[in-house]
Amino acid sequence: MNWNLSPAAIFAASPLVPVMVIDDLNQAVPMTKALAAGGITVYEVTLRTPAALQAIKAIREALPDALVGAGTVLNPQQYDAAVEAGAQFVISPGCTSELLVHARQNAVPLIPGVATPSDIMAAYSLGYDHLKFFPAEANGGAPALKAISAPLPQIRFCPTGGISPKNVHDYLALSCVGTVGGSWMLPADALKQGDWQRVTQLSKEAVELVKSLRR
Ligand SMILES: O=C(O)C(=O)C[C@H](O)[C@H](O)COP(=O)(O)O
Repeated sequence: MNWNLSPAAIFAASPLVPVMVIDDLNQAVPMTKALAAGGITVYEVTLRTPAALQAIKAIREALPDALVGAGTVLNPQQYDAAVEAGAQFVISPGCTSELLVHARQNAVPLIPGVATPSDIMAAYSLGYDHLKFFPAEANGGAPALKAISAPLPQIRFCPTGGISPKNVHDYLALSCVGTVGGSWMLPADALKQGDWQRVTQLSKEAVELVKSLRR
């Protein structure tokens, strides 16, 4: 890999990565600032909405110190578009060989999604050792990740999908978990109302909780 940033550095930068779905471009910067005010420093903007690429660009411009990634990247074309928009890392829900091969040849790191030992083996054989375990809870949660990772102790994971303050401790108790992803600090009703204070408060609580569990 000849990446300009290591996935290890991304995992180390924050024990928590908020998963952002931005419907309204005007919300991109206030939403990120609300997360930042709660102590969050790394962001995943999912390419699930038409506003996502412009949102990444706007966030990079408004918060130059933020580490901003693109999520829900499904193919090389979306990888390139995300990088063009300013994404500093890329996350995918799965691990097609097309995407794995493409990202290896480029400068921006990819954290591919895996759900099975075969996925992990496919990604690892191409040099990927920082992976997203997705969808974490639906795949059996922390017990499943513990079992899956046992024969592959060199891999670090970012479990995502169904993680909340209720179960995050189960994941952070595992040595294979480097960071966790989730959207619980961005509840739909708060976003609808533009209630940024609530987002900041939930972010603060999330950061405190995750840091206390990582100690
Ligand atoms: O679209 C992607 O590539 C994703 O990353 C999916 C997200 O990881 C989950 O949607 C977040 O899960 P929740 O925290 O349960 O909301």
